[in-house]
Amino acid sequence: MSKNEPALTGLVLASASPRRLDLLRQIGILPVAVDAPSIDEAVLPREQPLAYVHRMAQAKLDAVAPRHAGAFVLAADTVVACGRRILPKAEDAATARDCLELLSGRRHRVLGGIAIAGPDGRQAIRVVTTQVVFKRLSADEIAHYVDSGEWRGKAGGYAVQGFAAAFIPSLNGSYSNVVGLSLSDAYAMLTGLGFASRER
Ligand SMILES: Cc1cn([C@H]2C[C@H](O)[C@@H](COP(=O)(O)OP(=O)(O)OP(=O)(O)O)O2)c(=O)[nH]c1=O
Repeated sequence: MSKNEPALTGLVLASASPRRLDLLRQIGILPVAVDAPSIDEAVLPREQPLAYVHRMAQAKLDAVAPRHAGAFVLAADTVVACGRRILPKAEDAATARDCLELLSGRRHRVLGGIAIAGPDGRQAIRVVTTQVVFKRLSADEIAHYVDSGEWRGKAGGYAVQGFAAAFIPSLNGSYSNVVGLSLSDAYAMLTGLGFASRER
């Protein structure tokens, strides 16, 4: 929305991610509140990435929606998956390094779960997949990237919106999904629940 300031809306963002707030703002949606969920994010034994991200998005919505009757509530979860393996959210340098070594020279998937509740109690949920290719990383490139700290709090130990873009020769699917929320999917789901006409 370049011409107008974002409109205040009746949307509650059930996520602590500043990326998701920025992404929504990009399409003119300014949530009236941010209410971050606190849930157990442990992966169940033998749980597949798609099932996990679906379960997380629903669990985040279930944790927050009851506190905001009459509002739209949007929850999301992002994971990086390599084969059947779910990579951790990097909170320390060793984890970030392990992720980058695994992703180097390979294709992986970023799965984004989106769960939305409408004011009338209807809900929508979907999982969006983006394929991402990493070039082969040298030891120097990995060391430099780990030093940058850009991986902190990011699924899979990288942020496509930062320097890691230099490592990604191709990406197939939604770019905003990799950053944390597929805007085309979130928009379609919100409008499907009746959001756009009244709230924007
Ligand atoms: C792969 C990738 C992930 N990420 C971020 C998006 C998410 O914020 C984060 C994945 O963690 P999530 O658990 O999806 O979200 P969160 O912990 O930030 O917030 P909340 O649980 O409250 O909803 O990784 C990027 O910013 N860039 C990327 O390229």
